[in-house]
Amino acid sequence: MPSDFVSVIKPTGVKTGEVVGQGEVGRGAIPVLPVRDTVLFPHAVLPLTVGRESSIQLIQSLGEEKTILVVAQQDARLDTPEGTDLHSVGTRATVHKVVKMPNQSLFVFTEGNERVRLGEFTQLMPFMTAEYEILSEVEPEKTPELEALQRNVVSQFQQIVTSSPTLSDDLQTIAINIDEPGRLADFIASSLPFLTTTDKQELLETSSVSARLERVNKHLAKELEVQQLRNKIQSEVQDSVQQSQRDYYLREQMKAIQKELGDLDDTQKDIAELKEKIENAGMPEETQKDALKELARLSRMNPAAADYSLTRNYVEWLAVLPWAKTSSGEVDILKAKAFLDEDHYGLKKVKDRILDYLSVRRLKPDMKGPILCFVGPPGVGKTSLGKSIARALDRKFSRISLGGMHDEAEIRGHRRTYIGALPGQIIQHLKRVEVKDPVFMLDEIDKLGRDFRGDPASALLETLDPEQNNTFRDNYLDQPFDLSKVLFICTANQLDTIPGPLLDRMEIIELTGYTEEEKVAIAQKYLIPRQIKENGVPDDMMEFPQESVALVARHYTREAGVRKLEQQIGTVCRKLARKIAEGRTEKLVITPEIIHEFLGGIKVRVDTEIAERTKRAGVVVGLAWTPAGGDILFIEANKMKGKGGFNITGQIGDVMKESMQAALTWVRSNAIGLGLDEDFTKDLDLHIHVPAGAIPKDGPSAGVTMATALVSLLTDKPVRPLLAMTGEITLSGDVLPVGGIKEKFLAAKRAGVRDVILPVDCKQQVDEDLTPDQTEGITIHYARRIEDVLAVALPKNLVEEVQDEEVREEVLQAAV
Ligand SMILES: Nc1ncnc2c1ncn2[C@@H]1O[C@H](COP(=O)(O)OP(=O)(O)OP(=O)(O)O)[C@@H](O)[C@H]1O
Repeated sequence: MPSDFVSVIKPTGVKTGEVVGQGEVGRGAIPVLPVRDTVLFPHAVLPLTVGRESSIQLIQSLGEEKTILVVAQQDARLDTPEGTDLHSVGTRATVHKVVKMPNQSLFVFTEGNERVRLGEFTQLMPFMTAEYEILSEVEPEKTPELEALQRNVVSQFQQIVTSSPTLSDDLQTIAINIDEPGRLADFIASSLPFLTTTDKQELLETSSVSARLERVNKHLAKELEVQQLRNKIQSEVQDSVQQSQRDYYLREQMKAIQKELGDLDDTQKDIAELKEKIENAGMPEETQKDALKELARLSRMNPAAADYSLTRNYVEWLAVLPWAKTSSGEVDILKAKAFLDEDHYGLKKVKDRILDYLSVRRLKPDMKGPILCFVGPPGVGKTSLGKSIARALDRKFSRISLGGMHDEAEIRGHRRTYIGALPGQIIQHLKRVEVKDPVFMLDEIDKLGRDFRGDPASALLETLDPEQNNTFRDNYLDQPFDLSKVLFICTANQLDTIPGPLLDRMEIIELTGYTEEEKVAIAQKYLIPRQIKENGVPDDMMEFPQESVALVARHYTREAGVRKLEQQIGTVCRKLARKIAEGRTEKLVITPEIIHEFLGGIKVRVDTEIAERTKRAGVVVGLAWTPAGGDILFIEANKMKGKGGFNITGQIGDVMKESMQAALTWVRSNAIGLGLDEDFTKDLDLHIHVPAGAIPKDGPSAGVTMATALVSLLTDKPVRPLLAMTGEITLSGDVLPVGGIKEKFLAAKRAGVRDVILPVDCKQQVDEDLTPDQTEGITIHYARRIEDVLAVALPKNLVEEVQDEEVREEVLQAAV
């Protein structure tokens, strides 16, 4: 019998509240039946299973007098309890019926009569007998408080019974009909399944009726609270389970209905479309298998789930990439040549090299050849050449700017596990052009960054390397993509900063700047017609004569390319557009005066600046190479009283500093030959400065310029006007060749220089790289030694000095 077996109320026959007698001592000793885990209350009927040998003997020994004491054990685990192991309060009970069970145990119905306190034990074996004292029960006076308490107990009990699935509703009726508070407390205590044996024993031992009822009331209140909480939790859980079940069933039903009607919902349509795209994309077998697997996973997902759109995006990327779609037919060299000539003026060598490259591709379409890289200053047509190549090959063109790119993921994408992950630029551009064989122009490859986010150059290497790029793996796609059909063309302003391994895989095609004549021709043929069209000016409303274009190129721009020139022409067109909009009807010839009016006063007048600044002894014009083409560089020397100090300023690199030292040493060691005191530095401090101090400068090529500046300063003779030079010097005064001759020469020409001194060993470069057009108007002096340089740079006599002065004046006057 379970320990919390519910005892049932005696049906009839016992007068409730019957008092056996206050403090009455039981007549003689009677058997004591120890019970585990249960407590018998007065007036309750408790069926007990009796299995212990001593207890069976006890029951069997009962004669007519079927009265026993039922007492709970303190420790339910004891098999043979002694007197001291029992609680001191129990219940005198009558045994009504005994049933023998097949396993030799007995099923005994007992009915509680009164509370008793155990007295002395008179026998211990084979079972215990003891004397006892009946604990009489005095019904208390029915005060309103007690009445209220009693009603509250009944009402709480009713609530518990109603909400409990295991308690019979009859219990409510019985409780309502019990008048005596003590009996009510006992009845409820014996009926409640959740009271522990300890709780029940405490109630049995509580002889005060009101205190007992009070305790029962507390137990009921606690249980009610627990029950309410449990119900709340239960209903919450049920609600959420029901909601999701409901959604699921509704969705399933909807699917079934749509299926019956032959109708697909949007999600299913979308999935069907994606499936079709995947199957028709022509992707490699393995990739297709993976894509379909992802799609199947997608179709099982709830469209409202957070990762539905992530998975869908991924599948869509796979489905829409041009795995097999190409645009081109064959490479047509004649057509390519025609297009290149049509789009670009000059650039003969460059066009030839491009056509050679394309010819090889035509003869060997699967060529794993080098990648083209155009190197040159801004605005010389690198990008537009790339576009022409794409046009000539009938391929799509896309430009990817690499300048300042630091993150490897920009090339190769982020892994799908990142939030907001996307494929890298290469895959994104492929999606945009929709074919697998476009021309990709990777702009500014010399300006790739590199930091903690990885090295984009190495990712680019994998992208460009023809040996590896047929299985290019973007981090996001995580599938190999064949890039071998893409024609990559890179552009850069300089070679020095391109990572070596990348440089190795490239065929470098250098574009230098344009001369004024070339700029004028480009403007006439391309830039002016384009700007007229872009600004809506009618063709017959403007005439832009050559001299005016030359004026703009010379005095309103200072660049190797033609970008700024195009902007200035654009400004002229816009001003004219305004005039036309305001009512002008006749054609406008762009004269120098109109240019003044439209573009403002002359912006750049380098020849005047040279003439002005070289008036002073000690100032010489050098020529420098920069990523933006060549440029001129003023080198200034000055002297003051001192003690042989030598100062160098102007953000100068170590190599340049060393060549200044070499220049000074040569001057000192040749002091007498130069007409100077042998120890001229004794009372002097010298200072060499290279202005535009904010721009870092380095390299040995200013050696001759610095030596000349020092000699000019110390002999107090200004150098010839409109002269520029470049060359390295040795300590013994030899002039060594330097690089970038073409850019430097063109810079000198742009600046309006008339005489250029170059190392004699650069003559071959000049002959090869510069056309007669480009050298026209400039006298080139080749120098083997620094003495040759000085002979050209400094006037030899008074007559020459006067001539120089006249030239200078003429240039300065022109500016006015
Ligand atoms: N030889 C040329 N013939 C015709 N147009 C030219 C020529 N060279 C440059 N241009 C024009 O000059 C403009 C600038 O050229 P482009 O944008 O190709 O320069 P870039 O060398 O790519 O410069 P960046 O290095 O700054 O990207 C373009 O409009 C281009 O058409």
